[in-house]
Amino acid sequence: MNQSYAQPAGEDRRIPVTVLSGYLGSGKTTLLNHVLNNRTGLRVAVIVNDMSEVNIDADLIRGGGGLSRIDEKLVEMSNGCICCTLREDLLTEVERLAEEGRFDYILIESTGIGEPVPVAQTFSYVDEENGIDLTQLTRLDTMVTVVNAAEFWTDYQSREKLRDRGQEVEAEDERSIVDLLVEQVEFCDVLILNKCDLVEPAELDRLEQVLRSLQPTATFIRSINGQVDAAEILNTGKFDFERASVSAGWIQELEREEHAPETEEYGIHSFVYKRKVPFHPERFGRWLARWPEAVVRSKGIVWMAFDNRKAYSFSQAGRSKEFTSAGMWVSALTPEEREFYFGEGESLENSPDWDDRWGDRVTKLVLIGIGMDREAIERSLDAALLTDAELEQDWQTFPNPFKPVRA
Ligand SMILES: Nc1nc2c(ncn2[C@@H]2O[C@H](COP(=O)(O)OP(=O)(O)OP(=O)(O)O)[C@@H](O)[C@H]2O)c(=O)[nH]1
Repeated sequence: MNQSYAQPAGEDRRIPVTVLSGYLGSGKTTLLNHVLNNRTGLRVAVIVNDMSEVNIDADLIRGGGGLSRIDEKLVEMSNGCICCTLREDLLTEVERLAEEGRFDYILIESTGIGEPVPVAQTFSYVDEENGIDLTQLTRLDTMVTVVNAAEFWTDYQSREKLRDRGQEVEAEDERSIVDLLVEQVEFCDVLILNKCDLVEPAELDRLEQVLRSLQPTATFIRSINGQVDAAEILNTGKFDFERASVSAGWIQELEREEHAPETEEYGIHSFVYKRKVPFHPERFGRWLARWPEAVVRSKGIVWMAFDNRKAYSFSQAGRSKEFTSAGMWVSALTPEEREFYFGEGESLENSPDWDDRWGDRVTKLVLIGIGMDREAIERSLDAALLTDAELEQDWQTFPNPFKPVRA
C-alpha cells in the first residue's frame, strides 16, 4: 500500500480509529461513503449508531470492511451532567473488532446528538466497570467534526433544546442544540465545513472565522458532499487527549492572557475579563439578563459575593447559559484540607492570581464575540462588582436571585 494514510509497518500495531461527530444531517454518512470509496486497500470496519439511517453503501462495506450497529445510551456522568454516549456498546464492539484481527482501521460515525468527549474517553482510559482497556488494542487517531455550513449559525443562535426538535434520547434529556454544537466544535482535530455549495463565499469566510475563534487548533477543511481526501482523516496521528482537552478557543485565550489579535475583517475577537472583586449577586443577575448580543461564546470562573467559599463556573454559547458550582476556593480550605488536596508544601501563594486578602478568589471570564465593544462590556461588568463600601458590609445581606444554587 502506498497510500499516505497507511499505517507504517513495524511500528504501533494497535488499530487506528477515526471518530466522526457532527450534528444531525451535517453530512457524516456522506463523508463516510466518500472515504470508504477512496480508501484503496485499507480494510475498514465501520461502526454506526442506531439513530442514523443506514444509507452506507453496502458494496463498500463488502469490499473488505465490516459494518456494526450499536444502540446509543444515555448515561448520567459523575459530574451530574447527562451525556449521550455509546460507551458500553462501543467498548465491547471495538474490542471484538480489534481482536478479530481482520481490519486495518476502525471508522466510527457517532450519533448526531452525541458529545465527542465521552467517545474519546472510551479510547483513552481503562473502563473500570467492564475491565476493558482499549488503549492496548486501538489508538484513537483523529477526532473529526462535520459542520453543516448552511445551518450552523441558525442552530447556534436558536434557543431550542434537542427535545423541541424531537431529538432527545430520553425524556429527561435537557441538552440544548447550541451546547451540543459547541462541544462538537471545541473538541476535534479536524473540522470539516460541509455543504459549502449552499453558502455564499463571503458568508462562508465569516462562518469559518467564527468557528476558528471557537476552535483555533484543528485543521479546517471545506467540502461539498463530504469530498475530502481520505488522508485528511485516516492515520493523521493528530489525536492527543491532553491537547484536545485544551484546544477550545476559550481555553487558549485563558491560558494566553495576552490579547489575541482581532480578525479585522469580521471583527471577531476575544478577551479575558479578570477581576479580584466579587460580583454583587443581583447586579450580576441583571447583567446576565441583558446579555450583550455580540458575545458568541464565553466561559470561565466567577467569584460571587453570596458564597465566599465556592468558585462558580459560567458557560455561555449563543443563547444558552449555564451557571454551576465549580468547587471550593483553595483559600477557603482549612490547612488540613489543603494538605489533603495538594500535598505538603504545595501552595498557590506564588500564583499571579493570589493576593493576601482574598487568596485565589478571582473572576476570570473569556469572552469571544463578533464586533464586541470590549470597553463597554468591561464597564458594565465592573458596575456589577461590589463597590468599596459594599466590600466592607455583610455580603449575605445582598439580595440574591441565584438562590437556591445547585451545589
Ligand atoms: N447540498 C448538499 N447536501 C449535502 C452535502 N453533504 C450531504 N448532503 C445531504 O445532506 C443530507 C444529510 O447527509 P448525511 O450524510 O446523511 O448526514 P449525517 O450527518 O450522516 O446525518 P445523521 O445520520 O442524521 O446524523 C443528505 O441528504 C445528503 O445527501 C453537501 O455538501 N451539500
